[in-house]
Amino acid sequence: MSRLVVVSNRVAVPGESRAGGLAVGLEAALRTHGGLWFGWSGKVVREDSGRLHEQVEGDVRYVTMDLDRPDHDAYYNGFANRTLWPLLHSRLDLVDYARETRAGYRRVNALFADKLAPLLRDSDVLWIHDYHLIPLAALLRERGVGCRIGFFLHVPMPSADLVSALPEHGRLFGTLYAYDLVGFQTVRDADRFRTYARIFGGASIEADGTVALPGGGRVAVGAFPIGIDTNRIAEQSAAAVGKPAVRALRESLSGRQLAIGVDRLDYSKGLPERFRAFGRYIERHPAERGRMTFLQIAPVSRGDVAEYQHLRDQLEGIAGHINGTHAEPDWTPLRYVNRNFAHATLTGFYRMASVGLVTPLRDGMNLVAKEYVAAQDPEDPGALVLSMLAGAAAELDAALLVNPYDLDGVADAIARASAMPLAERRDRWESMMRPIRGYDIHVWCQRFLERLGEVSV
Ligand SMILES: O=P(O)(O)OC[C@H]1O[C@H](O[C@H]2O[C@H](CO)[C@@H](O)[C@H](O)[C@H]2O)[C@H](O)[C@@H](O)[C@@H]1O
Ligand SMILES: O=c1ccn([C@@H]2O[C@H](COP(=O)(O)OP(=O)(O)O)[C@@H](O)[C@H]2O)c(=O)[nH]1
Repeated sequence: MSRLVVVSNRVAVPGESRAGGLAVGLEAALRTHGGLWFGWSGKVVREDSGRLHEQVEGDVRYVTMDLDRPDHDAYYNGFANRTLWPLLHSRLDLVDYARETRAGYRRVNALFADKLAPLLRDSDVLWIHDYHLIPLAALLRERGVGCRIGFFLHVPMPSADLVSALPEHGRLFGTLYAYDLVGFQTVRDADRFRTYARIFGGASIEADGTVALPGGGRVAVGAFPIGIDTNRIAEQSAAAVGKPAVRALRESLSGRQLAIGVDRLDYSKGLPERFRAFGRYIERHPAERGRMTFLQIAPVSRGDVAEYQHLRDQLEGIAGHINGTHAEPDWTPLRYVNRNFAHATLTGFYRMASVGLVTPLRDGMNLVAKEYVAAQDPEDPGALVLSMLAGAAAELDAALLVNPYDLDGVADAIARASAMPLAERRDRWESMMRPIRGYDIHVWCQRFLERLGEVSV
């Protein structure tokens, strides 16, 4: 059997817990498969990017690479998170383009290729992840790497018109044609990529969706919605009831209902809109006043990037305003916590919450939506309010789907979720659990790798 080599910017090395769906998902996939996981070490060093660290646990070998400050600033804080991230989340207003950071992104991708190429064998199957590493396959091919290479984009693929706003977009997005298989979260993302390849790459699309390029190259394309470790989350959440943090939260509620949101502090997650919608819920449903507490967990993310600092300031203002306007001496409507929690604790929080609030403005998938559902008590499940603009909405259409920009609509969905009869909650929960059980993280991994194995190279 071929060895699996996974490459991603973020690596969940043993002992490190960091929020982010990619790391959570790949950790589960590699635990079952074994293989090599290569990526950034998470360390920014004084000088000389490229020092490698190695660690082995079970069947997984982790090789990670340090980056120095200029490389990290240009590649991660710069081009990846100030240019590509907003572009791919349809926030052209936030795109900051600079030739310097673009050069840094390419330089760091070339460094990944230099360090990784010697570790590879022709019999390996290589799986590269996300927008940080789009050109990596092309750079590895230049270094003589001949194994099968697949790519998975965890974030949305926007329309060709939007992508074309990026200067010299073809030089970057054209490197996707160096992969044998390119995977997306949803059918619509995959279709948008095909349209892009048709318009800007002169490609034709074959009956099975493969992109055929004028020069003779072919790229298989598919939708592989990422899943969660469903059984593990269900077990963890049932066991979490006795955890001190979970018990303390329950006691602090004094019998009130809990609504929960869990997101990295990121502008794509629609947190200002969600906070305002919760304020609107209190105003539009006065009879419910004081019956629900909303807990928003939002660990700080990409804190060196200006837009993220601004968001943090903005949220502090809105949270203060909502509590200042609506709180009572014995009720704080909104609890806003900037801490990262261990997965096992989070699942206990999810299970306690009768309402899950997942309202991103744009999201590749959103694993929290699936985790919230999987963590529920099947006898008395909570209700999920879910943005129709999250990738997860394609599978979880039995959630209360909302447009996150429609604050009154979100407010009314919160009221409906909190009053939903048990029979309806059970029906909706069963419907949502079908794809969550049937297409879990193991199936996701298996389907992608099967497809990559079938592609003729
Ligand atoms: O690595 P960070 O900069 O700290 O950010 C965390 C991750 O955020 C993004 O996650 C995406 O992947 C999830 C799993 O497929 C998906 O559910 C979510 O919608 C995406 O936003 C990012 O794409 C990852 O690369 C980051 O590691
Ligand atoms: O305090 C926290 C907050 C989030 N997460 C995890 O981070 C992931 C977030 O993934 P999602 O796909 O929802 O969004 P992303 O952050 O990747 O954009 C989920 O598995 C969460 O359980 C966590 O472990 N601790």
